[in-house]
Amino acid sequence: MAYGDYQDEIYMDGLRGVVPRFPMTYDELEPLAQAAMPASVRSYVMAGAGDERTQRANVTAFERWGLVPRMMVGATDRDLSVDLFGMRLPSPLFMAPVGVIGLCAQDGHGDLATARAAARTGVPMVASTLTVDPLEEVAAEFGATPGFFQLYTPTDRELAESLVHRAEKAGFKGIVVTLDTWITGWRPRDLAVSNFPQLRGNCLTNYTSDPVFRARLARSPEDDPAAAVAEWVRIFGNPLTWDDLSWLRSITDLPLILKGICHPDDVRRAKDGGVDGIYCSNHGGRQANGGLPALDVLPSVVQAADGTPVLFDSGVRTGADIIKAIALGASAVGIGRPYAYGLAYGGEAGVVHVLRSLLAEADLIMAVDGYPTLADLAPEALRRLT
Ligand SMILES: Cc1cc2nc3c(=O)[nH]c(=O)nc-3n(C[C@H](O)[C@H](O)[C@H](O)COP(=O)(O)O)c2cc1C
Ligand SMILES: CC(C)CC(=O)C(=O)O
Repeated sequence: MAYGDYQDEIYMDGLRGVVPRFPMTYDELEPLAQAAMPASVRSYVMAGAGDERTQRANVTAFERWGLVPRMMVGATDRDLSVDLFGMRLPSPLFMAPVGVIGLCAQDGHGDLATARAAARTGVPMVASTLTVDPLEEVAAEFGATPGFFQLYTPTDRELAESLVHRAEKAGFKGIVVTLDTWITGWRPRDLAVSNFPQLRGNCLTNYTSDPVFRARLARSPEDDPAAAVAEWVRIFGNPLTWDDLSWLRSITDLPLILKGICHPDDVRRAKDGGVDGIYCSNHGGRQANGGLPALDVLPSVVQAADGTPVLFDSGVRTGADIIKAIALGASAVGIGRPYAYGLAYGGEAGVVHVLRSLLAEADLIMAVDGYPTLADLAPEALRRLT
């Protein structure tokens, strides 16, 4: 089945008098999802760093590129599949790690709903260290879709190793180490409601369920939750340096991917350290304001990666954005807020709708514009507007 068939399904439903349950664009979904969320979760998901210029620029950067259509290539069958770390994925789309995503669902189990949406669509989920349900339970919902585990590397190395080994045992297929969030950026929306203390208690599950973490506490997290939170705060932020890379590389044989890389020299150092993938992202503009849009640094990252897969996120809102990122050299393209909002508005079905809509749009653009495979989306397919 082609991804574009989702369009036919919606039209056929219309003929039967069934109106679409979900908004058809990100711009419509965003305010509806925000209205459906409790205030603290809403400000947390919406939050960008500073006055959020970089967050907005991530999105508008895509408008400066335009696709050039090609005719009479007979793009009746499209192939959106990609090879990534030895796996054949049906499309380049993936769900970026969103910590505490569990809380975006009405029942508080949004991690499980997202994992089920991954199983239903074949779109991989990168599960954050900060899942609300334990990583083992999240992985159990992936079905045949590969999942990735995102590591916030605690200062306690033994705990970091324990988290990674649990992820391996649970069946995750790669480890994504996030480098840009050892400290949280200046986020006025969260500061205005003193948000993080409210959320902290919900992002400890993978720590309180870990034998190494538990062994560090004088009393169990059940008996003394405040001490567990204090210990989490103490060990969470780890300003990793390149000297730590050989240790990170040594603790897993799974594909190792570094998230937050935006500079070509950092790409080269990562490659020298033996990573399998580079993840170009500015954390959706949540960490440092004043930065370049992530899309604008993607080409130099791809060039330096020189064949090493480059995952990309930050600002992707449409199927056209996916196509543009691929044409600029991304191997796989991630979304954060779009699926978080799909979850908040419509639970698992909302996530599935967001993923299927993005893929349908991407597929139909490839059909109309005459690019039957992702390999056809060479940089010449795009033109930069002046
Ligand atoms: C609410 C929220 C929580 C996030 N939590 C994490 C996280 O736990 N780990 C991580 O590496 N990135 C995290 N991110 C960043 C995303 O992985 C991704 O880089 C970003 O959302 C992409 O930008 P977009 O939201 O514009 O699609 C989070 C993003 C959001 C919106
Ligand atoms: C608790 C935060 C550090 C999770 C995160 O990565 C984010 O909010 O962007």
